Amino acid sequence: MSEAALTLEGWYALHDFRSLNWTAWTAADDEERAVALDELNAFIAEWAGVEEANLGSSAWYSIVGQKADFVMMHLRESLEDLNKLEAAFNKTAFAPFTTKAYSYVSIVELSNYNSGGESGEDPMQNPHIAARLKPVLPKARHICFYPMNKKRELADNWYMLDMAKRKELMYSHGLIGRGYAGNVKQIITGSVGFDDWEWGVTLFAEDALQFKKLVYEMRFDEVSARYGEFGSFYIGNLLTSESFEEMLKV
Ligand code: VOV
Repeated sequence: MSEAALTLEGWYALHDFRSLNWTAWTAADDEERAVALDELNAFIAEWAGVEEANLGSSAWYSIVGQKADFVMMHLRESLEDLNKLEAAFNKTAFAPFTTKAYSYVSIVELSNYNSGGESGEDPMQNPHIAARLKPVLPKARHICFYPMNKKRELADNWYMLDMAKRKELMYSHGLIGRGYAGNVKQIITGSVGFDDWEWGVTLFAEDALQFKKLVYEMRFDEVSARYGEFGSFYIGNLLTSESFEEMLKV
């Protein structure tokens, strides 16, 4: 059996994609719409306190295209916390104007491909590692999310490669990624046992074109070219209460 990579886990993640029920929204009267937006804004206002207390982080983005209208991405200490957040949104007067489009459950993950990990120290005492496992979502102008697997086919089975080979391949992957430092921030979340794919990839950037450049360049790298399998891509724009209200103005 090949040696499993050691992983470190941080906050649990929920990507909660919703669509707007425009028929219901435009049929509602001004009063109903105002109450719905007030309750939505109160729900969103809670996020800042959670972030200040270092108990999690949230961000929301509109989604371009027809797969969803917006996504709320939440990082929290536990699956129970994520469940409570989902329920809290569902209880707002805004929720009946939305439908569920897609969701993804995972946990922020770092693996030991690029580090020794043998020092015996508690990795959470390393501020650099702690900040990567419990990151404040960057509120960049754009988000890109997609789930992915590493292939398990007879000729190309990631899970049957020995550790040294996987380390070598991941080193090359990391080198490409580092070329985008300052332009794209990645948060890799593991979802084996949690959701339908093995990882969620969430990218943040001020310039959406950098997503295309990075993902395209990685397609030529062996880890992605030979072993990567990808789900649907979601791309969007940072929301604020003001920009969301503007989008909903009828
Ligand atoms: C923004 C750039 C960027 C950078 C710097 C970067 C670097 C790194 C490093 C150093 C490591 C390994 C250690 C760790 O940190 O876990 C990883 C790990 C991982 N990556 Fe990555 N990745 C990036 C970006 C990046 C992208 C765009 C993708 C999607 C691939 C594509 O083709 O669309 C991706 C995927 C992953 C995955 C699924 C893992 C876990 C693999 C596993 O088998 O465990 N990643 N990644």
